[in-house]
Amino acid sequence: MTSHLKKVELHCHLEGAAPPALTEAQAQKYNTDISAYLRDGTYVWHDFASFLECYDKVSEVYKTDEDYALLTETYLQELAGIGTIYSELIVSPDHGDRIGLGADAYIAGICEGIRQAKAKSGIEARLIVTGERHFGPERVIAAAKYAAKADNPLITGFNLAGEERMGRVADYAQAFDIARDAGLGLTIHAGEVCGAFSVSDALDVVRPSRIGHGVRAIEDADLVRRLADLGTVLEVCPGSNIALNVFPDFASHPLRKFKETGVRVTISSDDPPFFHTSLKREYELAADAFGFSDKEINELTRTGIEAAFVDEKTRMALLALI
Ligand SMILES: Nc1ncnc2[nH]cnc12
Ligand SMILES: [Zn+2]
Repeated sequence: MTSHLKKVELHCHLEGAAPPALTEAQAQKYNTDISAYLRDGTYVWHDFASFLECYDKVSEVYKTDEDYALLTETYLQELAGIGTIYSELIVSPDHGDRIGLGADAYIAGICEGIRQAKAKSGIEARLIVTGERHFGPERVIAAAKYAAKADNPLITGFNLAGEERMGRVADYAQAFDIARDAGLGLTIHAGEVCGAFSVSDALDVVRPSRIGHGVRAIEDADLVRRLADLGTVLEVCPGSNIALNVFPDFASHPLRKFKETGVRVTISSDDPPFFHTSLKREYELAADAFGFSDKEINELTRTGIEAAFVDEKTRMALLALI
């Protein structure tokens, strides 16, 4: 039982959080056939590449700033309902561009959803702009430039998501240089689909304060020590890792091992309905599958706030709630 615990989420892709029923309603509204990607209330994919394709396709039924406001508010209110006090949403201006909405209206809709949710429940949220690796380095640089110039107090971080097997981190270094120079917090998907080398590359090239997943660092003991020494925070998404078969089961998942070896870890849901999970379930798993006590779970949550891409006043206010 973790319903009494306050919760924080640092790693959730906004379109990846779209409830199937809402996506279905959107598809009907725009008379779009997405039955190849969403059937009987379930997103249809069978491996990482087909998951990314499904994600990109179903995102296309969110077409206006109002659609994005609704999606954002719906997800944040779901989080608030389970005691979540802070959420970082990974958003991709490329998705706004791909549907012809444009990045500005895409972000404006999302920010409206954040405002509505905050007014109703008090939940605090920030945005991490992401480049999508499978759209290529030029698009990722464009996303970084967009984030750097946005001058939007809700955009506080930059990320690299998408097909980890495409290129090496060095190909995307310029994008991270742009984001770093703009003062954005840096995190990067690494060590999810690819092995420990991907996490080493990320540390060498990006020097991020956090890594999305990073779990395959467990394959290299020296790298685990390096993560612990650097204090790099891993945004661990156990349900996602099992759904994508990064590990065969929770018993072989390294979350507890990381914590015990001094690596700073947090828990998140990644793309909850795609992976048949939710932040509520991730917290339940922390207790039931990983055997963490309430005190240990609160440490994960506290680490999340310490690593959040927020101003210090907000961080202190959030810490006071734990
Ligand atoms: N788990 C994941 N890994 C990489 N890119 C993603 N985009 C959405 N979910 C993702
Ligand atoms: Zn992710």
